[in-house]
Amino acid sequence: MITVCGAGAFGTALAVSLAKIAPVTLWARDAGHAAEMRATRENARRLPGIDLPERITLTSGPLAAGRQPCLLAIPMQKLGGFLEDFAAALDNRPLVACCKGVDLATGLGPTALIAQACPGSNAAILTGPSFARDIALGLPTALTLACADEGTGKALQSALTTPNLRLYRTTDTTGAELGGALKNVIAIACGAVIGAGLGESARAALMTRGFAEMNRFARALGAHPDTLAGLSGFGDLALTCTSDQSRNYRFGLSIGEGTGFDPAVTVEGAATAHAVLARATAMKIDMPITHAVTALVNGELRVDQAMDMLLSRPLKEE
Ligand SMILES: NC(=O)C1=CN([C@@H]2O[C@H](COP(=O)(O)OP(=O)(O)OC[C@H]3O[C@@H](n4cnc5c(N)ncnc54)[C@H](OP(=O)(O)O)[C@@H]3O)[C@@H](O)[C@H]2O)C=CC1
Ligand SMILES: O=C(CO)COP(=O)(O)O
Repeated sequence: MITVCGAGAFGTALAVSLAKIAPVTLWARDAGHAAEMRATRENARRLPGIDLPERITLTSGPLAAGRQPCLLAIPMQKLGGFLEDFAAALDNRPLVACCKGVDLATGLGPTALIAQACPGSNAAILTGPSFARDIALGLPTALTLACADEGTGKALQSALTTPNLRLYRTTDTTGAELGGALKNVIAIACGAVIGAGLGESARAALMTRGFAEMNRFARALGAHPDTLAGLSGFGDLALTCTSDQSRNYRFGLSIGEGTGFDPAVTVEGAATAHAVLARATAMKIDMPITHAVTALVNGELRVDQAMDMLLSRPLKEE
């Protein structure tokens, strides 16, 4: 039995794919939402049009303790509160974060937050290029499963691989989670330049220099460069910066176009940009694109001004 906490688009998609290999419990925070999904066998609020197999049990309320893996598909800025509320039931089992970002309140990534709240658990992260709908439709997907404890990582890799979800393994949790967090910031920048009509060449420049910036920050925090070059870094950057299925990219588009954006949509890159910039400033790491994105999100700069700021920096070696 695998438990997935968080009945958003991603948690639901993972539950649908995992149900091909094991019984799954999908936990929603709202009892009404769980009841609705139980009755209709569909998550109409977050992932409409996808049938929920009978092998998925829909629950809400208290979580049962246990030894089986639990996936946490909770938005990054809500993960700390969720862990506080449910630490007793979650501790002492493998916990797999399925979120992308850096916690604004603490500056920590998902596995560090888990380790703090549930010290008896082996924290892992599942991340990489995948849109929830693709996974739920059974389309081929490859992700990174990172766990500092190699034995737990191997067990999770084999327990969570499904016919359409191929997992690669690493012990570099820092690299895996920073790749997923930082690519969202760059995706906002890419959406903004496309929305403002600044062209595909500008997007390619941002993706490339964004990747350099991701590497600079992640390596300073101890990540392995190979991890950043893999699915959770380069792979997810390529997907998120080029597809309007991405909410971060669409948020950037709305900034560039000067149109509104629904604040209820999960956009992890905005808070992450602020958290990363604070850490980078303290550590004297140069993060010009992240800096520009925070200024855009705060409404302090327009896209053309942000681009001028990036283009007029002192010339340097690549
Ligand atoms: N969607 C995608 O394609 C992918 C998403 N991800 C990552 O997955 C994570 C979740 O995103 P996604 O599922 O898409 O987001 P959604 O916006 O679809 O859903 C968010 C879910 O989190 C729940 N939630 C919100 N606040 C809390 C809380 N305080 N406690 C418990 N549950 C809460 C929401 O509940 P409610 O409905 O009641 O508000 C909802 O079920 C993000 O970090 C994202 O980056 C990763 C890869 C792909
Ligand atoms: O992380 C994702 C794809 O890998 C989903 O991206 P968004 O959160 O921008 O929709």
